[in-house]
Amino acid sequence: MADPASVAQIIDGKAIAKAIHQEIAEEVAQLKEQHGKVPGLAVVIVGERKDSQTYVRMKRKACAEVGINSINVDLPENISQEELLDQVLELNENPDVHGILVQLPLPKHINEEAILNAVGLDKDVDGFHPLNIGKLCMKGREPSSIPCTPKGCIELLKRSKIPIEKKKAVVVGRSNIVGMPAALLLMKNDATVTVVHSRTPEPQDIVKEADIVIAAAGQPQMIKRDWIKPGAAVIDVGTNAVSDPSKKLGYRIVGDVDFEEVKTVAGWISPVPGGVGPMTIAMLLRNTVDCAKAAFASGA
Ligand SMILES: Nc1nc(=O)c2c([nH]1)NC[C@@H]1CN(c3ccc(C(=O)N[C@@H](CCC(=O)O)C(=O)O)cc3)C=[N+]21
Repeated sequence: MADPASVAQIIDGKAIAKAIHQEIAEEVAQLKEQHGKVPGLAVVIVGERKDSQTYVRMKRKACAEVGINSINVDLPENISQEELLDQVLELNENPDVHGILVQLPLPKHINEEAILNAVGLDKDVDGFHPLNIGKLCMKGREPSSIPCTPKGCIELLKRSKIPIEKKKAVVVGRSNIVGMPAALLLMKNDATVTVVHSRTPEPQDIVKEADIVIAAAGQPQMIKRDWIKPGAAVIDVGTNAVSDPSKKLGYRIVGDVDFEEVKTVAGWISPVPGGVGPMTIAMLLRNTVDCAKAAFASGA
């Protein structure tokens, strides 16, 4: 039985991300010395969604902090599919651009799949190109980039010295950008993986077996104390805005995990904010530097 007074170790994603930023800044400085140039990341945003603008601002600021050249491409909401495609193709050809991030979601009239398909494989720092996702699914194949959020989850586990090999992992959610790749990465790291989702009967019974839980369902605070095996590691990917009149903005961000409840039973838990979110950005910088290194090595 769990000690009712026990409290999980908090996984400080903000501090871990900061340490990674430091490592990356050193690598960028080295690259500059060796090659006379720095990695470049094109951050493309279409339209004026407030949340997207906030995330994009954070990404561009993080680039600046570590010495990555951020190429800002701000496009109007009413841009045509063809014009956006041309912009991406132009960035593919630009030798100063080593990574291209097209902020999602795109406006409804744009075919998202066609745009993600157009991002050059070698510059796909989001890891969203179908060929990179295909390689992620296959043994013995290496995608040029791995999606940032699930990669950040694995990095949180590894840097917290939480063992993955031979453990039972349960992923809650099956999205293309988090749940599915998170399950594949856990499997690659020799966990035994189960995915539960909105059509799974009694998901709590399955989650309760897990040594590692990755919560990526997009449901505010759905994972409660009695879902969690005592001592389990819980990584919360949720970023749900819930109304809170006491806040300046009228809302606050909560995860998919009921933090206050679950921290009394889990062994480790990542908070929201301050957990996976900052790691997503750190992994974007990581992928950008890795793409630039590959480009520099090939003589570009
Ligand atoms: N092409 C593409 N790539 C993405 O990686 C991508 C995207 N589109 N669209 C939207 C989602 C969302 N996302 C987040 C990044 C950082 C935080 C983050 O740092 N959050 C802070 C809190 C920020 C706040 O206070 O609002 C934290 O959790 O501590 C959250 C969410 C990247 N996404």
